[in-house]
Amino acid sequence: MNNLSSNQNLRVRILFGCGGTGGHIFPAIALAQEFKKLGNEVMFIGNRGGMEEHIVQEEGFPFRAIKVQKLYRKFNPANLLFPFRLVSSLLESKKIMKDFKPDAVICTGGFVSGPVGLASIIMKIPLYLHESNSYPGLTTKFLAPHSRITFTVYDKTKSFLKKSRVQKVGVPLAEKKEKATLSSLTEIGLNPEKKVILVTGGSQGSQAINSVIEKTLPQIIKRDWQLIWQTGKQGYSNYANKFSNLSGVYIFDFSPLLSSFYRFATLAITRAGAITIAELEANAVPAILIPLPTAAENHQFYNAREQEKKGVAILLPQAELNTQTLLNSMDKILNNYDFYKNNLESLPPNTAKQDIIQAILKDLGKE
Ligand SMILES: CC(=O)N[C@H]1[C@@H](OP(=O)(O)OP(=O)(O)OC[C@H]2O[C@@H](n3ccc(=O)[nH]c3=O)[C@H](O)[C@@H]2O)O[C@H](CO)[C@@H](O)[C@@H]1O
Repeated sequence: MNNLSSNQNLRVRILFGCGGTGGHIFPAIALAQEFKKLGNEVMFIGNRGGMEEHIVQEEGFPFRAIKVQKLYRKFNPANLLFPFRLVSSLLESKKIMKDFKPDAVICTGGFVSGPVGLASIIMKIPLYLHESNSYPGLTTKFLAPHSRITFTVYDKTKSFLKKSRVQKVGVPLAEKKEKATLSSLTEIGLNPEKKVILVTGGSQGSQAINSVIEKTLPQIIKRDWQLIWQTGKQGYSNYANKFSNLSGVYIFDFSPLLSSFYRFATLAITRAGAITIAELEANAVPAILIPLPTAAENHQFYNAREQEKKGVAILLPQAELNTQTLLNSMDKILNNYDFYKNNLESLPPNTAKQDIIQAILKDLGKE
C-alpha cells in the first residue's frame, strides 16, 4: 500500500455538536482546526439562529442548523415545547449523520449537544464529550454514561460523572483569526509605553463589569492606565457613544482579535468562564476574576478559586465589586507583578488539543 492510500484509510469524519455560548463553541473550533490540519473531514451541527451559526461558518467549517429548544432548570413555559422539539431535532440530527456518515461525534456542550449526542447513541456512532467547567452542564451529565471518553479540565468534575470514562486534558484553545496588522497598540489608538487593562465579560459581555468600569474610568485615566474594553452586544452603543473618542480607551462589543489584546494586556478584569481562564493562562495575563453569580451550580466561583490558589489571579465576588475594591485589586496585582507573572509562566503548556485527538484516534483504532 502506498503512503497516500494508507493515509486515506486513516482519515476520519468528525461531526461536532456545540452551541449557545463561546465557551461551548470555541473548544470545538479548536479541535476541528486540528483535525482538519491532519487531513480529516469535519462538520458542525448547531442551533438555528444561535451564535454558533456565524462563528462556525466564519471559521470556514461546514455547518448544518437544527432547531433545538433549551430545557430550563427552573419552570419556564418554553419547557412545554421541549419534548416536541427534542424529537424533531433528533430526527434532523439523524438525517445529517446519515448524509455525512461520521466516524465519531464530539459534543462540547450547550443544549444543542443533547439531540446530537442522542442521535449518535441511537445510531451507534462513537460519542466523545468535552466539559470545560468544574461542574458539568445538564447535557454532559445526561450523555456522559454513553460517551466513549469524556474529556475534562478540573479534577473535581470526575466526581459528577461516575459512570463515565473520564480523561483530564484542559481546554482546547482555538487559533483565532488574526488581523495580520495588529502588531502594535498604536493600531487601535493606544500608547505601547503605557499599562493596558483588558476588560472582557466572556462571549456575551457582562453588565455588572461594564457598570463598575464606567464608574472607575475617571480613576483609570487619572492613573494614566489604558483600557481595552469588551462590552458585549448589550449596551455597546451606549458605551461606545460615551467613550469611544476618549484617549486611552478602545471599546468594542465582540472581536475576533481578543487573542491579540491578551498579548498587550498588563492585567485583565474578566468573568471566570473556563475558556477565558485558559486563554489568560496561555498568554500569562494576571487577572481579577469576577465570577458570574448565576452560573450553573456557581461553577465560575470554583474556577476562580482554583486560579487564586495557583497565585495567578484575584477572586473578586460580584457582591463586593465596586470602584474601590476593583482599584485595590488592580494595585495588589501591579505591586506584586513578578509573583503573578512567575506563577503564570511556570504553568505547564496547554496540550489539550493534541491529547484529545490522540486519545480519540487511538480509541477509534486510527492511530
Ligand atoms: C454566561 C455563561 O454561561 N458563561 C459560561 C460560558 O462562558 P462564555 O461563553 O462567556 O465563555 P468563556 O468566558 O469561557 O470564553 C469566552 C470566549 O469568547 C471569546 N471572545 C470573547 C470576547 C470577544 O470579544 N471575542 C472573543 O473571541 C474568548 O476569547 C473566549 O474564547 O461558557 C464557559 C465554558 O463552558 C463557562 O465557564 C461559562 O460559565
